[in-house]
Amino acid sequence: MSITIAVGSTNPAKTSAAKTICERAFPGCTMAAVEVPSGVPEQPIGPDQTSTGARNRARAALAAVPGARMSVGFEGGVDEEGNLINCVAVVEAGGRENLTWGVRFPLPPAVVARVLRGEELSRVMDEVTGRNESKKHQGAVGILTNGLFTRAEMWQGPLACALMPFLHPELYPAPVPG
Ligand SMILES: O=P(O)(O)OP(=O)(O)OP(=O)(O)OC[C@H]1O[C@@H](n2cnc3c(O)ncnc32)[C@H](O)[C@@H]1O
Repeated sequence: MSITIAVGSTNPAKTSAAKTICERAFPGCTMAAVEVPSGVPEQPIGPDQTSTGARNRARAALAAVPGARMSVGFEGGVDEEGNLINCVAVVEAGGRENLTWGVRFPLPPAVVARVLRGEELSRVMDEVTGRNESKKHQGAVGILTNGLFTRAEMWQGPLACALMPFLHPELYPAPVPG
């Protein structure tokens, strides 16, 4: 039976990663991308806001897509040390949730200074590199690696790892509900 998997974003750097991994993990699945609130600032600062955003997006996407069996939330943030951090949440209709982290790398100091003063990372990256909406394309990771590793590729690893308990429920006993 084909399952529906909701994704809490329409950003192509996220939806393409979700499609690539989920279609391999659950052949024949249907993907549904929906814009949902993250419940955290547009530019999350620190791991708590970043993981909360990922979890909120996954929960909201599951609720927004009728019949969805599972959902995915991706959230990027900047930590106080000036690293870009990336969190993935997967939520199952039964209530089981899992959270994983993607790559964490230092952003250029001049970019960090502006973000920690309140600017949004993607706007600063676009301005500094003369691009438009880079967060939907290469992302900071793609720009800073000269395309060796794009934002869509970057999300694939942590999403695959976030699926581990759902692919191996016999090895990951579910928490007792409530
Ligand atoms: O459409 P949505 O799903 O909201 O995608 P987003 O890229 O705007 O949202 P995120 O929650 O993933 O990231 C929060 C902010 O962090 C910034 N950001 C995160 N990762 C980035 C990256 O790789 N490149 C550029 N900006 C990034 C960007 O400013 C985002 O608005």
